[in-house]
Amino acid sequence: MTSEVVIKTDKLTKRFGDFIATNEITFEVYAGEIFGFLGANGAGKTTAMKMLCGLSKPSSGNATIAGFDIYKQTEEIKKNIGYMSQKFSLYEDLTVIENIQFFGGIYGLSDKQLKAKSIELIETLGLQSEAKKLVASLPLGWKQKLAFSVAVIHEPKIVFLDEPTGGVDPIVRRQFWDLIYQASGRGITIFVTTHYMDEAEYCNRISMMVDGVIQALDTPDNLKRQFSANTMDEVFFELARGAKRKSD
Ligand SMILES: Nc1ncnc2c1ncn2[C@@H]1O[C@H](COP(=O)(O)OP(=O)(O)OP(=O)(O)O)[C@@H](O)[C@H]1O
Repeated sequence: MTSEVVIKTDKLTKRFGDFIATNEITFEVYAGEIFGFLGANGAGKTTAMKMLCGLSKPSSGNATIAGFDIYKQTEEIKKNIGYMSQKFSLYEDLTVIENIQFFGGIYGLSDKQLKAKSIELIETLGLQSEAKKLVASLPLGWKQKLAFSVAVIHEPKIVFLDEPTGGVDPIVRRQFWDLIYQASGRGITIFVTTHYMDEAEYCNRISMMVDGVIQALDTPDNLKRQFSANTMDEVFFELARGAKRKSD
């Protein structure tokens, strides 16, 4: 992790009519940092992430991603980020290798780079005997690891992960986090939302959002101290119990 700021927001706000989904959020994220973006259901995490990825225009406030302005430079932002979500990641009806080549192509890799990366990635993940199988046939944990590897195939400055490990057990999640640590070690910044508090413990810093507002932002240890809690679960409960919003 370095002191280079790669995400900077200033009072970033998104309104839907009279409803304020994300309310004046201000924070900075550093290069190579693993930044956990936590909050109860409906807190406004996905809304904020969409703005940061250049997919949705803010109502007010400012932000830069890898130094690019989220109002005026969305194309540059898209070239410098990777994105993975629980809802959309891979094509189930394509094989492992076809997915790697498809997304590598979208992310702008040349044919030569694609060939080298495909071999490297399949080897690193130990997917040699699955390379020509349909992604639909893989266990969920493998799909998630593959989806993450594909999201960073172009070595972006930042990767956004929206609940990347939903539905798998803590051991499989831990294996996924090994990949996150490796990427962070290469200087890729990780911006991750999760509902799992074991994962929150793995982050360098965490922001906790409640009803559209960032209520706390610090390292897991400092947050536990601040809330006199033994676990991140307790911190989360303390903050989220006042939440008024419910899940959709
Ligand atoms: N297009 C939209 N129009 C109106 N309201 C919206 C829209 N998108 C999101 N919202 C509302 O904004 C609030 C924040 O939603 P968001 O999906 O950002 O929450 P979240 O923190 O990602 O929640 P979850 O953990 O359940 O995914 C919710 O109350 C949601 O209903």
